[in-house]
Amino acid sequence: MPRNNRDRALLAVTVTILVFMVLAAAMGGWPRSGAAAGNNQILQQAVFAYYERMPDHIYKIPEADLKKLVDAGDQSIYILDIREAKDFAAGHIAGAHNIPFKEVGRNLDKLPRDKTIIVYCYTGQTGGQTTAALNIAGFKARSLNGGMNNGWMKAGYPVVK
Ligand SMILES: O=S(=O)([O-])[S-]
Repeated sequence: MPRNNRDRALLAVTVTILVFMVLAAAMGGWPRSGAAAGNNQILQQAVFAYYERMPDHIYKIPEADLKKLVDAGDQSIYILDIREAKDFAAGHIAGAHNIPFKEVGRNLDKLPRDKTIIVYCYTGQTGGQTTAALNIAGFKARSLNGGMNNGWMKAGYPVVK
């Protein structure tokens, strides 16, 4: 369950985007013939499945839990930093890979399907959006609580360059 206003805002943004996608498809906002109609149906099913299978952690990971995984060198996770490249270069979580937010869609082939992708941005907003999209696309993804600024850095955890 959302723990605070930031969590609620993140969840609201995610829900709004997904509801818009479903409504647009249902109202004919997208092409309805042939393969496109089939794709719409597949997308709707994926969105419904996303909500039906919503886990208690709502695809978020607390910063302390990620710290433990990083410290343990856990190989079951893939840390995805979606901030701008210059900010990644200035300091990122050890082992993270950088694909800026707007470039994630065209780089899905670089993401692993056999690991849990831990996404982080600056404050958690775009990280939450990316996490929802990845889960709907069939990846296993979770969003770092509070992102880099309000989560990881606020907790005083280290970054590497
Ligand atoms: O990346 S952000 O959502 O925190 S602005």
